[in-house]
Amino acid sequence: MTEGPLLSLAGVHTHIGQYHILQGIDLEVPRGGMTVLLGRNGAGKTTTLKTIMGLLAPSQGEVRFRGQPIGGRRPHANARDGIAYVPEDMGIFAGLTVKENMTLAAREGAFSADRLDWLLTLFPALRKFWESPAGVLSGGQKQMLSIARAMIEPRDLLLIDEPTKGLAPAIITAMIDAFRELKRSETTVLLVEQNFLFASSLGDTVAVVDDGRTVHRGTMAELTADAELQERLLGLSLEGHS
Ligand SMILES: Nc1ncnc2c1ncn2[C@@H]1O[C@H](COP(=O)(O)OP(=O)(O)OP(=O)(O)O)[C@@H](O)[C@H]1O
Repeated sequence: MTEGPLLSLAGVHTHIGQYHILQGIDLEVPRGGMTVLLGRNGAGKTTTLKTIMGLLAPSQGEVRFRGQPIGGRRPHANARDGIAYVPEDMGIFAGLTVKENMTLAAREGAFSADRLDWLLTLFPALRKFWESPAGVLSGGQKQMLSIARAMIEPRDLLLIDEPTKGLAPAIITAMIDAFRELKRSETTVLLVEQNFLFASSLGDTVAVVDDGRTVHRGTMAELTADAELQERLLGLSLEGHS
């Protein structure tokens, strides 16, 4: 097994058309843990995930997965290599059942019964609505379906964009429980998150992005324990966190 972080970005710049969006992203995602990417709206978090997944090509810098350069590699090649992406809009099919959504997510259209059972225990609402159209699910349940879809086969790295967006506090608490269980499986996760309770409950390491640049990297424990650092970084990155 290769030493070092599972994923690393060094000096990554990304342009979208003529716009220079990422201007120096440095990031390390250790194996088996959760890394949280924090930053205010428009800071460049989603663009960072898209650059890792290959939906955008970096114009400068290096993206490495298991130590190998993958910058600019096509999304399907990254997916085949064990990277899964859960976009903010979730990408589920409202007119298809939960079961059909899950089946479509498996590369060969088939998946192990044990794994499915584990996922349905992690996200019990999916078992309840298994034969129902995904369109009837609540916002939180749709999020859970999109995460379960990304995990239908074992993946080495999950990129998840703001799973708590628009969710009520009680649902966020249920989501924290599900993610704690997911952590026990030692799946490596890079999570974009604005909800500090969610981020600090789950994150092992953290990176803060502002204006397309990494402005802080460290452990979540250090950030949670240091009020001054929180004030400085979260004042910058998170408005009105509690
Ligand atoms: N297709 C595009 N064309 C031009 N600019 C874009 C495009 N997509 C994103 N941007 C700009 O890039 C910047 C970073 O956007 P990005 O979505 O990565 O931010 P974010 O940190 O994920 O924000 P949020 O928390 O609001 O989702 C923003 O200023 C955004 O307006």
